[in-house]
Amino acid sequence: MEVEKIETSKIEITTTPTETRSLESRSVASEIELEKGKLILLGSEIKFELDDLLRASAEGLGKGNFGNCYKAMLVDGPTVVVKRLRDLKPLTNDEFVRQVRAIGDMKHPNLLPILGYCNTNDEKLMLLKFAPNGSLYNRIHGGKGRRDRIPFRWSSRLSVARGVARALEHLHLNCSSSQTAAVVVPHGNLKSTNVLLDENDDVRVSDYGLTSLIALPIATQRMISYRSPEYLASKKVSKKSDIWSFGCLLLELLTGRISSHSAPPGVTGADLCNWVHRAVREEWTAEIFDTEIAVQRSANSGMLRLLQIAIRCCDKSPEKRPEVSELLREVESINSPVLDSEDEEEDLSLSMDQSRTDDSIATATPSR
Ligand SMILES: Nc1ncnc2c1ncn2[C@@H]1O[C@H](COP(=O)(O)OP(=O)(O)OP(=O)(O)O)[C@@H](O)[C@H]1O
Repeated sequence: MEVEKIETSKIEITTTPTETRSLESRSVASEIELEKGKLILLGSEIKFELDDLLRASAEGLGKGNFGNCYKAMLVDGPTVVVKRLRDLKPLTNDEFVRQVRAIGDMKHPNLLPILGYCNTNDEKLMLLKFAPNGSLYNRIHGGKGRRDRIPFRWSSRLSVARGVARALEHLHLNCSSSQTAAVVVPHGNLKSTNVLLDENDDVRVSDYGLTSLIALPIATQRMISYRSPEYLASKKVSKKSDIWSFGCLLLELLTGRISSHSAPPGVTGADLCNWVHRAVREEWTAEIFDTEIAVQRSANSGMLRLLQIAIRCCDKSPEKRPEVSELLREVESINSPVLDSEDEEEDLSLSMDQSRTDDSIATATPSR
């Protein structure tokens, strides 16, 4: 089937076959060549033309495992993210389009929407909504020990855990009925840099469904699910591998420590599953929690409950991990306490505490 024949409410902009256009950059020298390019916008949420995107100034957001991300600021238009994909499976153009559309159909308030895509022989791009409040990774670890850090309180962490669990439930319940049915692990790369926060600090999980696009040898090297105990032991992944990734994410959220599974290049992380198991075994559980939330005493029982859920998710044996719906029910049943004044006072003094530097967090190998 030809790309052009797919029936949809789309805006399709095609350059002439000989035309070569580039996405200009003011701050980061990055150029994306779009030869014979087609930009296809999905849905009606945003409307702009290829020329608008080409004129936008681009800023590099980071070098991911599967390509670079650029923030493109359109003149008099929205800010969007362009994700340049590489190391894809050898898909035909039609297969690529079908897979991207299937991923785009997975709509949910806690999933980052795919706004469109560009599919040429030379370039495969995904156009994503920009999340202005950055990633969960930055929210947990950024500016630790600095005076201007805004404390990341328990109620906000709990609402992130809920948002991610809702997104995961949606992916797990819907992936089998979509074109991505062949995908055994619906997210595959759940980690704190792929949990984004929108302008209201609501969770927007990104990079879901990429296992349907990325070549398997690359996926096994770079995706979180392929670091799960079952993959290491038997080279098998499943939906339960996402549950394990979610457990690791919860441990990062609770401990405030960088997980080795999701540490960006050049940053040392810790094996949080092992560390937390040891802490529980040796009964120093109180030391597990990030000091920024541990001071919120009225929330301690909720933290312990979330910790128990995280530990079950990280069980070495996939069968012992909860199903996603059970998991969501449990996370949602944890009450968010009203912050009392004692907590607030302690939080304030904690935010002024200079003892925890960025360096100590960057090398966050738990030691005891
Ligand atoms: N839509 C977005 N809005 C805001 N920031 C984003 C958006 N998409 C990605 N980012 C940020 O850009 C950076 C690069 O993202 P990218 O997804 O390419 O790599 P990654 O998440 O670090 O690793 P991986 O490729 O394994 O997902 C990350 O810090 C990510 O949080």
